[in-house]
Amino acid sequence: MTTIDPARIPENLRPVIEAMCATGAQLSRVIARGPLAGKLGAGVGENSDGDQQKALDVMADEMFEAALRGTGVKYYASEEQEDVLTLDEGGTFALATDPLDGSSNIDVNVTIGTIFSIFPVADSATASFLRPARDQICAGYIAYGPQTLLAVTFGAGTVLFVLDPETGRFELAEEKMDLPVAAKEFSINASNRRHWGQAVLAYVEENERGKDGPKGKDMNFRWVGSLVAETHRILTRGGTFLYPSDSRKGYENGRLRMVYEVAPMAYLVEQAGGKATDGVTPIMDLTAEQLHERRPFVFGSAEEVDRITALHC
Ligand SMILES: O=P(O)(O)OC[C@H]1O[C@](O)(COP(=O)(O)O)[C@@H](O)[C@@H]1O
Ligand SMILES: [Mg+2]
Ligand SMILES: [Mg+2]
Repeated sequence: MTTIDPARIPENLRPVIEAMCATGAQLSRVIARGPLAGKLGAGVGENSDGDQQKALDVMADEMFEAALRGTGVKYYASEEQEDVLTLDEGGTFALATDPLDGSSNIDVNVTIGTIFSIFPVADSATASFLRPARDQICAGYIAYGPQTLLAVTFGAGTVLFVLDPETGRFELAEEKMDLPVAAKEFSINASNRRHWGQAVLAYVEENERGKDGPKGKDMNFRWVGSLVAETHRILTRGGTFLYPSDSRKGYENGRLRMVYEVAPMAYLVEQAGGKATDGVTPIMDLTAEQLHERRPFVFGSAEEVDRITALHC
């Protein structure tokens, strides 16, 4: 039995996407059991970036790595592993993943997710990932929330599937997601306000002034702390997300990782009609120089992202 309709997946990627979906469905069952499945949010170590690893981060990474063996993935890069792993010598794909995004929300029953990005293999492991984001041939996220969802693109729009818990299959929910051009909401971790640069501060102040400011309309504010949840909300009803660079040590390039957080979300957003930049330059035109590097990330409704770019220039 397959967990997703193979007819909706390009033929060469079917085993890879099937492995991602089957593992996502399995992980969704573990997450739904919460404390009954063990101490999923307990700290168990540190990843290469110095972030604390939770038990579920490590479990998710091990599950995806094991499931992707024999599916055509030659190189596997993960937030939870310092170096690229070779899974299948004869494979033709390089897959990068944030196996568990939003780890701070594990213990509080708020949406978390898995993000992935696929490139065709290049001459070496690093060359397969350190290349323009536009070289991606697939990107997706699985959101583990009230519903388990898969949003995926193969370069012809962003398609949404929902997991039917009764059958364990991902069923089509939306053929082509359409990110609204205008926004009524924005998202940024406001506790970092004193560290922001001028452009970001100006944008947030415009939003705060609402109807009485240059925008002429009120803007609502949201911050979940899970990139997957935030992206899904914005893809569904519009909005903007900013994790900019700021003056804190270690945040010169923001917080989010280019290869397995920023690039795949940018691809999904563009394919749904939205925009994604580092504040100025489209993410899809940028090339990662290191596997775990961070990038400032701004994305969402086209009108708003354009306004943020104008404030940066
Ligand atoms: O805690 P902050 O600074 O608000 O950062 C929140 C961001 O960090 C992340 O949790 C990072 O992801 P991980 O949980 O995979 O490390 C994003 O999902 C989220 O957007
Ligand atoms: Mg993450
Ligand atoms: Mg993570």
